[in-house]
Amino acid sequence: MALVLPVMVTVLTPATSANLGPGFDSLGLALQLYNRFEVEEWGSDPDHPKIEVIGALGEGLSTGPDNMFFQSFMLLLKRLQVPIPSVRIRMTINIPHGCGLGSSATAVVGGLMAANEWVRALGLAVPKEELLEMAVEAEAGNHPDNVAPALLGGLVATTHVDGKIHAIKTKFPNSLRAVIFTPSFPMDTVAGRKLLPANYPKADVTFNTGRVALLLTALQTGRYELIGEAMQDRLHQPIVRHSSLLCPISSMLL
Ligand SMILES: Nc1ncnc2c1ncn2[C@@H]1O[C@H](COP(=O)(O)OP(=O)(O)OP(=O)(O)O)[C@@H](O)[C@H]1O
Ligand SMILES: N[C@@H](CCO)C(=O)O
Repeated sequence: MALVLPVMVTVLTPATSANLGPGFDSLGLALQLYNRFEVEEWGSDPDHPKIEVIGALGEGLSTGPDNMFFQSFMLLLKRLQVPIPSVRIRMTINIPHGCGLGSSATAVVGGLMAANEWVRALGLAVPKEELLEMAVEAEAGNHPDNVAPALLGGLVATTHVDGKIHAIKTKFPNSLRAVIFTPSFPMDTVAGRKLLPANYPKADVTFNTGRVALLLTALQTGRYELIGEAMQDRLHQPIVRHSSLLCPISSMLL
């Protein structure tokens, strides 16, 4: 029996909120808002995919070969030494980019997932742990707290241990809803990181470690009245709050 590669793969990847509360670089939550990526065989030039963007929120995203979804799609195929097919990609964009909702993570994870489904019939599909390692490499900054929940869904705790990424999905109560305030202008997260100090006072570190513990425990035990306090942070939110460069209205929200 001949193995047939799929004619079309569709992937939905969720928006994510990283740096959740006190969980700087470590806690991320998937949201029920999705970008949709469809890939199908088309044309005869593997180096130049036809990329269509649907939705006003996708304005400004590249439709050239440097498109992040396409780059991630190729990344896995190249690693598996599978020939790159000539494709058409349709991206339906429902998540604003550059606004802290993990738009690039949807493209990175979407591309890897689509490629993984593309090769599944060949018996070459790789486990999610491997996709996660590749997604973190592909996502600027090398932090897993957007790509891990984009890949696994739900609330995900992440960290590096001896160079290996650990990402554990934990239960998030169905009864809680996220309300997102996102600016109508882009925020530069790379510029924001440069404002962070190299060292922190011990009191700020223990403030955060205590609140990470409180947040996770409050979610697991139903002590929702503690969540407001447990979401407080001293490692990055105070910098955002005081930086008009990042978000002039954030001081009203945090
Ligand atoms: N949905 C998408 N599809 C393809 N490429 C994308 C998408 N979203 C972002 N990118 C690309 O990812 C890179 C980083 O974009 P950007 O800074 O807007 O990231 P972001 O993930 O939206 O930001 P944030 O970290 O604030 O959520 C840019 O090259 C951008 O074109
Ligand atoms: N923790 C990451 C989230 C974005 O991937 C950061 O602050 O850069």
